[in-house]
Amino acid sequence: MAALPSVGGLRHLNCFPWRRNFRHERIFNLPSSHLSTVASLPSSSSVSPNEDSEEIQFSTPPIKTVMKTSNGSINTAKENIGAKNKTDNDKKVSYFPKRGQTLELVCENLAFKGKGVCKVADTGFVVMCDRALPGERFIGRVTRKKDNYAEVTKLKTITPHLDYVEAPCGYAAYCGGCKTQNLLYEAQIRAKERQVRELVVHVGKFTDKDPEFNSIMKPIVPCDIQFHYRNKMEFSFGPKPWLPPKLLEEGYGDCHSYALGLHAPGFFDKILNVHKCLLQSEAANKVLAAVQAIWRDPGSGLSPYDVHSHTGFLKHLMLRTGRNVETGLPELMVNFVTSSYKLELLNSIVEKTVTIPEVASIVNNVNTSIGNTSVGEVEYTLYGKSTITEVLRGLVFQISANSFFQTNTYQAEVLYKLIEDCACLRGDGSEIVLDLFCGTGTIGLTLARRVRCVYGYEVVPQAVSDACRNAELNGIYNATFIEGDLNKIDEQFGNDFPKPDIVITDPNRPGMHIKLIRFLLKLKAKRIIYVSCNPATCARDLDYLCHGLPDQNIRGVYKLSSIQPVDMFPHTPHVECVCLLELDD
Ligand SMILES: C[S@@+](CC[C@H](N)C(=O)[O-])C[C@H]1O[C@@H](n2cnc3c(N)ncnc32)[C@H](O)[C@@H]1O
Repeated sequence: MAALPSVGGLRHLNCFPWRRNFRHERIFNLPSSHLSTVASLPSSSSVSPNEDSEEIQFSTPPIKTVMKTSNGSINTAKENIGAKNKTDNDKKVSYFPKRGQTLELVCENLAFKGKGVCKVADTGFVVMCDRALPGERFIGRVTRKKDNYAEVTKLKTITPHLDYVEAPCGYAAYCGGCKTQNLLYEAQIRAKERQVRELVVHVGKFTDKDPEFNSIMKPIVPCDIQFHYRNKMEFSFGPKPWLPPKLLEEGYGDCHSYALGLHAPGFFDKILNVHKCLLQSEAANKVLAAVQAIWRDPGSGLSPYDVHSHTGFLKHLMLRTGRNVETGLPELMVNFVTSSYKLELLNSIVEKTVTIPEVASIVNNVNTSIGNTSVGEVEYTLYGKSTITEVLRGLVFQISANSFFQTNTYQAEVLYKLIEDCACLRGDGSEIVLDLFCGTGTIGLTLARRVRCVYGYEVVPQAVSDACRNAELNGIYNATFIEGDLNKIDEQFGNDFPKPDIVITDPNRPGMHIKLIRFLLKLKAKRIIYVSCNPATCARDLDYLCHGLPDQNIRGVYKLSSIQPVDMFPHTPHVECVCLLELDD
């Protein structure tokens, strides 16, 4: 095992030859034709730390739409549009609902960020609505106009969606985390599977008319555990609790003066007070409740950080749940992110927290910047260990406060088994594996004992050192982890490792940079296993790897052998995919 290169105990990003001469290139846009991608703001929900930026709208048959006119009467859409005898495309161009206009709509499907996709009758015009669910008929008001679609806010449900269930969590209707808790789980995964399929066809440009397509596109793997599956949650502190206007109008003021909880969907500065989250472990809920009970005590001297005035002390409470390797019981890391180092202020809250038996580590990340991230410039261990452990596919991993680790450990076992199946190892230990975007090295390390060697690339220095430590902890000595930015590779990239038999690539939401795609097309490894948390950018990259970039005279050299959607995050819009690409020779 080795980390390359190490300079005076620190690895410097710019000491890599392949990072020289970097020119910023625009990361590609998705096609905007038949199935168009529309930009959206990054989510500020604390539940999804890697939230990014794509939403997809689907082209599905038009539905009957009724619009309310300014005098309050309801007319059919056709009358208002007056575009009966134009072609579909002309109609789309000529029709645009007005801001404030009300529409009667039926939700047809869920888009990438869980927004309901609807179409205005006869026009094909796409309207997106947060928290509208497939089959639901509702009245929506146009709130935002984008280039080629509009957003509406749901005013009233006329008939509920087809698979309505009571949401077990009282916060589900408002919090940014679980958007689909009141959709039957089977319907949630059906919608995710359909979403992946449509993206692969429309963005990836693979034809579903091909009889082979159905064997390539595998049915989604559901998650057997639909609650308490998250091993990491980040709650934010704020000066004022947020409640949706509807509840405020109904007189539901929050009796608390400060807020500790999750962000209102789309807002970095509005925090919904949360005392319990059904996605995290019971032990983590004990800690949350304990902190909620004590931190507002006027005698404690604690104050929440205000993102506008940049005053106050407590920024975030991050809770990570791992497993004690000896006992198999949960062990917890509590991470207080603060704006300054004032240990004495944390004393009372730490004293209370350590009484919870599962707590194995309490750390303090001090982040003095005005930004709202949870990674501190300095980290102090206030109690117990500085890391917690977790077991994945028989290996032990040490997790520090800021390292990436798959957030659903249970389903990560399933995911990694699927990756291993795709690797189709010969069994003679001869393969060379390149693990791109390797995080703490988990994928490569779970394969390492059965291959010749693993090379992992990762941009976060702490994740690289965790990967090295994890290799050592598990007695693995054929894995090399290299720190570097895969968006900034140059012609030298590839000189530091032998030609791999298998490339595993697991980028975060923006997908792979075009430079990396070009590199992979030149490298021509036998297999690429593309693991993705964003089916839109994944479909785009599959298109490039299989069909090439004709405008740049680059030929695609892979054939798509399988796409396996996996539900890692029930009740959220997220869907993971494991795709196998084989060299097409
Ligand atoms: C989805 S995670 C996958 C981690 C790992 N494969 C796993 O399963 O635990 C993506 C990883 O890519 C890293 N990353 C993001 N952008 C990167 C870049 N430009 N170059 C290298 N690594 C990057 C992130 O820090 C993160 O660890």
